[in-house]
Amino acid sequence: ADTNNGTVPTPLTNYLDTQYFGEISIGSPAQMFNVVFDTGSANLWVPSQSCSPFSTACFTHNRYDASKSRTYIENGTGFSIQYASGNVRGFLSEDVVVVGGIPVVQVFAEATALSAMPFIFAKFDGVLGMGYPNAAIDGITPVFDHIMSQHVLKEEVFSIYYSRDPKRSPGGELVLGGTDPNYYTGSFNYINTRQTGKWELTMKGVSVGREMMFCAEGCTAVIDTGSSYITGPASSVSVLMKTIGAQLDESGYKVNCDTVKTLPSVKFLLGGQEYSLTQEDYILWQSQIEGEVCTVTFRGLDVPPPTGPIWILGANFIARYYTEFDRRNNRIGFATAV
Ligand SMILES: COCCCC[C@@](O)(c1ccccc1-c1ccccc1)[C@@H]1CCCN(C(=O)[C@H]2C[C@@H](N)[C@@H](O)C2)C1
Repeated sequence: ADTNNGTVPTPLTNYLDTQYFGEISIGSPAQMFNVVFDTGSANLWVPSQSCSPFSTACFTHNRYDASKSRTYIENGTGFSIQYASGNVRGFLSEDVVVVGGIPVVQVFAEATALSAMPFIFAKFDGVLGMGYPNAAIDGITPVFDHIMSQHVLKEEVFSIYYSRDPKRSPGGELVLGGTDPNYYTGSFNYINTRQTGKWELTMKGVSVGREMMFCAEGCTAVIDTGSSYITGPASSVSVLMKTIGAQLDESGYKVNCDTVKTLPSVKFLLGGQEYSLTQEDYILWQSQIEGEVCTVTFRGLDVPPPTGPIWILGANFIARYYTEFDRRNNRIGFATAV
């Protein structure tokens, strides 16, 4: 592929509009892995060849084999990371990691234990954190920071496109060092991050239809490429769901599919602009055995203070608004995705 400003775009796979991931390599010769590029975390981990045979989630994914890499550097420090649901334990290793055609010598974690939930459902192997260094466990320098220090990027930014339609190819795209005009229209609107060190913004309100219902006093919005959905404080989301007539069942909020066209838009007020999601942006239509099921891609999640209360804007938001993450100016840019 042609290299513009020293990098090649990384095509992403879109699995059912809920999991987006792309390929990287680790080791020499290259061992390939599918990873989620996750702005909500800052470490790289992949399953390890030495994972326990009882860890099903480990065994059903590609595993890194240090003994097969001539550039492997031993470390061995313990590692564990806890997600909103699911946890990963293992140890640190170092090797050549290639992302978007750029090689870096990277400390990463070999996962020897992956919680079955939710990783048995993962169509990807691991996670590549695109967050800031101070969010990195064990003080490990993140991949993008190593890339920036090589001064090969035209700009110290990375951009993410997530397709909305699983059948559309590519399912998405990561660009290191710039943006891809093929996937957005119009100009970018930039908002400074709240405090350098996290990909989060101050949000000024959440409106349903024309009425501002939440966050009128201001709140935090995390722009998280590693989240499938939008999450908000459980109380706010439950009021929002009641407003649109959604019922909560064991796998999330559902609406009756033939009411979908009457649902109101939900608008997020960021940096003086309203970012609107229409019902087609926030409803996931799935044809299942019992017929059409319409899932609302909002979840309640209470994050305790001081971090919370927060709203997390994930893949369904990014699919509508092409997102540029700017490390040089500590800001996030949104443009209308095409
Ligand atoms: C857009 O593609 C998203 C990938 C799917 C994310 C996810 O839906 C998932 C689904 C199935 C199997 C594993 C995982 C998954 C689990 C952990 C890490 C990465 C992916 C996560 C489910 C649990 C809540 N959640 C997060 O906390 C995420 C929030 C994020 N910041 C991460 O750190 C963890 C999202």
